[in-house]
Parts: sequence; C-alpha cells; structure tokens
Amino acid sequence: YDLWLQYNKITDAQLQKNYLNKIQGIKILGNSPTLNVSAEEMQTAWKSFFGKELPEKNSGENILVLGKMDQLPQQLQKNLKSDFENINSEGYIIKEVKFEGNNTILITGKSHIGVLYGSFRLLREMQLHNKLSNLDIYDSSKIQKRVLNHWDNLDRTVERGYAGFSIWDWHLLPDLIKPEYTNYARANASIGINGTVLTNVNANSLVLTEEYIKKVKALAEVFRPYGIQVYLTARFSSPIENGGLETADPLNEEVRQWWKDKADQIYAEIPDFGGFLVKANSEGQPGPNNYGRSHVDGANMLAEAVAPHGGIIMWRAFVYSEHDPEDRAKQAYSEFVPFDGEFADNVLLQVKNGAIDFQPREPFHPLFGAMPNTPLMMEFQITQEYLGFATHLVFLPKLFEETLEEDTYVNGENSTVAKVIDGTLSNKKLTGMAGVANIGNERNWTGHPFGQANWYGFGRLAWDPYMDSGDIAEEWLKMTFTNNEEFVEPMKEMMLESRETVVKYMTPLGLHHIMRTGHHYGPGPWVSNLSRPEWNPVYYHKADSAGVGFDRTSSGSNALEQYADPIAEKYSSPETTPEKYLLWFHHLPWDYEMKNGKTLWYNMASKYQEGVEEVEDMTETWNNMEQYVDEERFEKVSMLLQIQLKEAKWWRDACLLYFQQFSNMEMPEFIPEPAHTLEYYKNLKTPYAPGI
Ligand SMILES: CO[C@H]1[C@H](O)[C@@H](O)[C@H](O)O[C@@H]1C(=O)O
Repeated sequence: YDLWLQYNKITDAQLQKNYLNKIQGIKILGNSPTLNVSAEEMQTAWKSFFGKELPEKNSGENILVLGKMDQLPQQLQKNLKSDFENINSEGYIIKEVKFEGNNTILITGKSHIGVLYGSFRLLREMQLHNKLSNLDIYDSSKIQKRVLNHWDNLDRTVERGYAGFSIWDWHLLPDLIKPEYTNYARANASIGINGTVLTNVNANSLVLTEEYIKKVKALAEVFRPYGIQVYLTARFSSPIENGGLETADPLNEEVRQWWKDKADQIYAEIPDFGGFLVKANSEGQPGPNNYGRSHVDGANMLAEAVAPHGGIIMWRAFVYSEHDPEDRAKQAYSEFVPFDGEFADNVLLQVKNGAIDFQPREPFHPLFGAMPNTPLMMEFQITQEYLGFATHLVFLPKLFEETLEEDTYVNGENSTVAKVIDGTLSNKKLTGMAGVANIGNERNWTGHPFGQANWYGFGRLAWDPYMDSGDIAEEWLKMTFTNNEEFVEPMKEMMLESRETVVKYMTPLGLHHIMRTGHHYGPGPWVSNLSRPEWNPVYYHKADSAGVGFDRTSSGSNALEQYADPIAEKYSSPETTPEKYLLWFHHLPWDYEMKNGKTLWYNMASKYQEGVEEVEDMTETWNNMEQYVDEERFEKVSMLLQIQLKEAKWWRDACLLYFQQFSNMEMPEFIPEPAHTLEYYKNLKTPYAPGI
C-alpha cells in the first residue's frame, strides 16, 4: 500500500556499496516542516533500502546536505549561481560539491519545497538503481498548478469513483487525522502534484460553511509541509443556499460582497488556500447564465474575491450550450471562444482533453490553441469512467501523451497541445493541469493495482508534459514492483499497448460514447431513450443501412471548422483522415474500402477481434510474471485480467451483433460464434459482464 514509494531493499552488493559510500550521513540546513518531512523521507527510505538509519552528521566527508539556496555558505551560493538560474521557485539541484571542504551531495533549491522535490528525486534515482556518480541534476516543473480533482461528495460517495469511498472522513474531521492523509500528501509530493480540489464539481455549498472550513483547514495543515494547496469547488448558488440572499447574480453587489467575505473567511483559516474550481451551467449546475450573465461575469466575480489573497479560479469549459444542438462536440468552443482575453488574470479555463467526454480516444479539444489570450488548463480523467472502471488494465499516460503531442497548427507546425498548456505557445503566466482522481479508501488506493500507474503518470506529465510514456511506465514498474529486467521489459510493453487494446475492443476507428448510459460501463450502442439526445449512443455512431460514423465535415456538423486549416483540410476527406479518427469525422458506407483494401465492416470486426486477442496476450504476459510479484498483487491482477478478457468479448460480440443489423454483411470468419444474442445483451440487468 506504499504505492511507488516501496523503497525495495537494495540487494546488489556493488550498488549498495556505491550508495553507502557516497552517502554516510545527513545534514539539514535550517529548519522547517518541509525540511523535516524531507529528512523523514530519507530515513524511511534508508531503513527500507538498507535496514538502517542515515546518521545525522554535522560535518565530514560524503554527507548528504539538504538546504535551500539562502542557507548555503556565500561562496557556494556564488559557485552555483548559474545552476540556480536554471531552476524556478519549485525546482531543485542535486549536485556533488565541496561543502566546508568535504565532498558532499547537495540537494538544494530556491524554496524548501524545491528541496523536498529534490529529495524525492534522489530517492527515485536510487529506486531506479542508478549509480550516484558525478551527480549534476537540475529540474523544474513546466506547469505551475498540478492539481488532482476529487469528485468526492460530503457523504463520502465518489462520483465516477471505483476505489471505494472517499478518503476524506468529513464527519470525523477535524478531530480525526488519519495517517492516510499524510501518505496521500507524500505520494503526491513525490511526483510534484501541488494542489488538490477536495470536493466534487457537482458541488455542495455546505463545504463553504464555517464548520466545514475547519475540516478543510485540518487537511490543509497536513498537506502544507508537502507543498500541496487545498482548493474547493464553489457551487454558484451558495450565496442563496448559505448566505440567505435572494439571488446569486454575479453582477449583484450583495452577491459580490458575499463571495469576498467568504474568501476572507477561508483565507483567515487557510492562508495558502488555492482557490475555487467551478462547474457552472452544465448538467444542472447553477451558474451565471441563470441570471442572463456570461461565464466571464461569473468567473471574474469569483476571481475578484480570491485575488487579494493570491487565489485562482479554475472555471470549467465542460458546458452544454444552445449553440450547435446538432453536435455537442462544437458547443464549448462556440460558448467560450468569443470570451478570449476577457477573463481576469487569475482565472484558468479548465478544458477536458477532448470535446465530448473522456472517451478511450478523442481528438484534442478544439479550444486548445483557439484562445491565445486565455490560459487554458488541461483536464484529464484518471478515474476510468469510460474505460472499464477499476476493472480494466489501461495505462493512461499513453492517452495523455497522445493528446499533449497533437499539433494544433494554430501558430504553424509544432504548435502542440503541450505548448498551449505550458504557456510557451503564447507566453502565458498562469498554467495548469488537472486530473480527476481515481483514489478511494480501497487498501491499494485505486482499486486496480495498475490504476496507481495512472495517478503516478498524471503527476509526472503535469510536471513535464513532454515526458515519454514509456519512461513513465518503466519508472513506475521498477518503483512499484521490481527492477528485474525480465519483469520490467515485457510489462512495460504490455502497459504501453494496453490503451490501444481498450480502444480496439470498445470504440475502434473513431467510434465514441457507445457505452451503456448512466454508469458508462459495458457496451450499449443501442441506447436511444434518454431525455437529452446527446446522452444517447445512437447520437454518436449514427449507424444506419447507409453506413456508420458522425459526419463532422462541411456536409455534416462542420465541427472541423473549429480546428486550424491544416487539420480541417486533412480531416475533411476520409482518405486523409487518420484511421483512428475515421468515424469521429465521417459517416461512411459499410463497404467503404479502407487502406488495407478491405471494407469498413471487415476492419471494424478485425479491430474488435484484435482487442480481444490482445487481452488474451496480456493475461499470458502476466501469468509469466508470477515469480516477480507478491502473491496478493499477482492474484488480484490475474483475476481482474480474466474479467477484462470476458468483458472484451462482451464488447466485441454486443457491438458487432448490433452493427451487423445495419451493415447486413457476413461476420468475417475470424469472429467466433457470439455466446449470446443481441437481445440478451440489450436486456442485461447488471452492468457487469455476463457469463461468457
Ligand atoms: C462530475 O460530473 C461528470 C459526470 O459524472 C460525467 O459522467 C460527465 O462525463 O462529466 C461530468 C463533468 O465532468 O462535470
């Protein structure tokens, strides 16, 4: 349950010698809660790596010195001047230097948090079994606000949470402080996460009452030494619900004053409170539109309330709007682009990676690049709402990386989404990345043991959105299980392929949102009876006897016009559209000939089949790993993979039987006889896999 902070015993004699020779003691310069937790982390690691403490020493050869820049001797500060120029206020330097005449490994930064991040970095180097020689490492985060979003309710249920109940024991706070809170903070700090939104975006205004602010304060105090700021979701109608006002109109003076007083009250208790995350006028949440006001009016009112305290507002772009009813994918863009440049300086617009909703695969959201004068914050979903909950093994950093690497072309070639997010494309001062957490009170935190890798990977990419997902997988595997190459190599490959596998057995070739509605688990392409048309799978796949797919070209919804010309042009024809997005942008006949000379129907079937076969391969790979993994984790993952296999078949059979009604074509010979009829799948009462 130590996540990636296992600090497995170092058994290699040479390596152990290298480490213990290089670091024979520790010296801490100065004093602060953050330095204390840095030192504690070293001790925890040392006991686990070597079975002993790291002695505190005042001076001598080969000691590890921890301290921030202004605690260093003048001369050393001067010598390191150019190193310090390379890092920002949260960055760190790990370097071999002469300290008081002795050879020393120094971990330093401009802040204590920098020193803590440096400490975790050194421990990572050791977990990865890298030699400590000629150390000269420096690093800084490329994104400022690296934030988890918990969709946790005050009754401890978690919206779209599959790892038990919320870890926040609201009813026992502030009296009971669980060790889990500290472990949560450690884990986050170790990957550079520096903020957490404690509550669901479908918000409850109760959390803004005095009683709850005390509870929030207690958590903030646990997190503070780890550099983690606390944020809350603000329900827009709180002035009515909590303040007894008659309106929540953002232009009303009393309302504005209420929010200012609320901010003052929170900051009096929690001076480093981060600010608010807001879902307004979306899926029944109240917002400024209720009063005929705009998203800018709403966001700027809250921004004004927190600005004197250094707080920020993360305003979500996940809205439905009356513009473009024929294509939900266009709505956020239509709603927000006209406001570019009008948001206050401390507002980030938080945009989901794709325009629909956290699908196994989506093209990047057209808002990225389209609002050069507004800082856009990325919102990824770590919890697997549409990807098999905590049952399917899917390595999400691969998905995150794909979005970040996409080229928006807004400023010519190489205008990647990562550059929009880190601010380099248009020189933004405020930058951020949010991840909807997959954490709950399950003993292993995330339900599926491999869900931990998605939390880990989110943190690493929020720190550096240019990181390679393969490197992330490798780090995580070594830190979580073992450094043995015979384990790491095949498992890394399996993790990297796992995302494409889920796309194949759920939504190949650009299909999307064909899950059963409500819970979003399992196939439901037939569903068509929900009140909002855009919640129905049939709205998205549009299968009929003429073909399948959503025409988003100029002959259809023309969502393509929201992208820069090179993309709009390229994707306007099915011949030049990447096959992975084919049915996202085009409605094509079932016998449409694809690049391999086979029909669309044939290719769809073969993707579903490949998906199933790849899960079979995953189970085989895992079975070969038994000797490297403890029994508990081995058994759990084995069982989950068996369920995943059953469900991949369920997806294949249900989707192909459904689509075949329209294609009217033979099932290709490689598709085994389905275990059940389409009617059976349609009438399943349980959201989980039928016996297959
Ligand atoms: C928190 O609400 C969620 C909702 O559960 C989810 O199904 C939808 O996709 O997205 C919403 C959102 O992101 O606001």
